[in-house]
Amino acid sequence: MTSKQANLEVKRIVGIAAAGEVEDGMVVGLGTGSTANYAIIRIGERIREEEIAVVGVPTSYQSAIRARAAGIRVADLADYPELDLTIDGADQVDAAFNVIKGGGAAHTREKCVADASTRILIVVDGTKVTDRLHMPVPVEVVPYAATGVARHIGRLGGEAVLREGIKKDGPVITDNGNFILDCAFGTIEDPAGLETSLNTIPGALTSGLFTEYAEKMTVMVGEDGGYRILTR
Ligand SMILES: O=C[C@H](O)[C@H](O)[C@H](O)COP(=O)(O)O
Repeated sequence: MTSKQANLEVKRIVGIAAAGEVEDGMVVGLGTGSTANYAIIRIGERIREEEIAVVGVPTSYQSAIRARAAGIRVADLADYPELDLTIDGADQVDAAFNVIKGGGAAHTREKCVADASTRILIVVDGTKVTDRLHMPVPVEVVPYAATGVARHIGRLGGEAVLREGIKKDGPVITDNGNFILDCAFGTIEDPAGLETSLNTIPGALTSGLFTEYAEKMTVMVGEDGGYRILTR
């Protein structure tokens, strides 16, 4: 097995475990990415096997497509402004449960859904757990303001790089029609303060820093053929 296959297997195991937390009658936020996808598939299987009623609120076109394919009834956040549970992946999680998301450019809708949820299950492999956040923070920006936002990021001590596509020439366009700036700050000493600063930049829609949800968050870390619950 290659290391990539092994990593996907860890994501599969923890994604399936998270889907086990879904109960009959729940409205569930469906995160985006390779780990959340495994949870979506398993929720669909449970709906068929156990005849439970579950409504899914997707966080992206990807999770909406996956959810429909899995047989999950899909609804909008506008239909269900309060959710019982959200299952989502992350790119980095620190010891205080501050999180960086948006590796797949989905963090704006993910943050809206996380905010609306009573509980959040974050599902990650062990490589994403760190003492201090240090990876670049994705910031979704209105295209008109991208240059100005990048200058603000510089004043905050960061370096912003416009994310460009792998299978598309030019900038990545989010599900909301915007650009992504990946903003490197080195080790982030004050995640909550940085999130607040990023929130005040004109034209910056949402940063991938999630610092306000630790109280309602459970972090499941896949490893060694199983998973563990991270403690703060
Ligand atoms: O924008 C994408 C999301 O925040 C993902 O949940 C995050 O990037 C983790 O993705 P994956 O589970 O594929 O590693």
